[in-house]
Amino acid sequence: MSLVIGLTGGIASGKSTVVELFKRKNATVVDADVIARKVVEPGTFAYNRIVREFGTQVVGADGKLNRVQLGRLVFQDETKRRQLNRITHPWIIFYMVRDCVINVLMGRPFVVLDVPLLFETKRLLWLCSVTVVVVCNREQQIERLERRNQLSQEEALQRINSQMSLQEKASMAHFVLDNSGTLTSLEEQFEHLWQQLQCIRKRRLFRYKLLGTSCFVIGICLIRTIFTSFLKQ
Ligand SMILES: CC(C)(COP(=O)(O)OP(=O)(O)OC[C@H]1O[C@@H](n2cnc3c(N)ncnc32)[C@H](O)[C@@H]1O)[C@@H](O)C(=O)NCCC(=O)NCCS
Ligand SMILES: Nc1ncnc2c1ncn2[C@@H]1O[C@H](COP(=O)(O)OP(=O)(O)OP(=O)(O)O)[C@@H](O)[C@H]1O
Repeated sequence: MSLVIGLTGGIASGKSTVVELFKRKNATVVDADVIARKVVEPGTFAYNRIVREFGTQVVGADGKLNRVQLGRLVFQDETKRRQLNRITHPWIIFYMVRDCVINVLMGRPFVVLDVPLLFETKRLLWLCSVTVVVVCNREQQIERLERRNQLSQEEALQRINSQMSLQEKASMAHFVLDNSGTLTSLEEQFEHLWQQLQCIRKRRLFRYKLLGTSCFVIGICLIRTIFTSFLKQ
């Protein structure tokens, strides 16, 4: 039996850092950002539509999408961002559901869906038994984003403001990891979370076993009743 965990947070709040901690525990990770890159590879339906609607200015010399240029366009213009989401999200959702179902059917104990926009789009929430949000304070988020993506403060703020606030996300999640401190502090919180997730999975496993055994016993009793009443006739 699998426990499907929806992992989300803000841009540069620390999701990928938490994903590495999940991987250390041998959890399976399905990453929406990785899928989002695959669905726009040259020749795909989404790629062709993006080039048609946004123009060749978003295509690099190698024929692939120029993500820096496309990012600049969509994070400063909500209409363009919605347009890009309309093209890419149905494909991202399709492959996320597919990969999640495959891993569940393979009996992976913990399947983590790393989805930055889990609460914004809500279209993958139905798959998740548990949701975890990684937050950090705003100043750190800006600083980490500027440093990692080499953005100006204005560009970093545009990206942060294009998403639901971290407070709102935290209020919607089952568990919150606060990544405002050191990596050691994050790891400590993660260990505690991991213990809780293991307990949740064990409880579910027990309930499913109980349900399975009850169904089996009821089935046997039913067959016995039908059989004995048939013999009496
Ligand atoms: C805009 C694009 C080209 C920028 O590419 P880039 O390589 O610079 O960033 P990357 O893809 O690694 O995303 C980094 C982070 O940006 C944020 N982000 C990405 N797309 C969006 C969006 N449409 N709205 C809000 N935030 C977004 C997420 O927090 C994500 O983790 C790219 O993010 C994209 O194609 N976005 C549309 C698909 C999408 O929604 N992806 C998010 C997965 S649900
Ligand atoms: N506790 C921490 N202390 C210092 N730096 C950190 C900490 N946590 C993460 N970082 C750094 O902050 C940056 C953003 O972290 P990370 O890539 O994990 O965020 P993310 O939520 O996955 O971002 P995105 O969704 O935008 O890809 C990275 O460069 C990472 O090394």
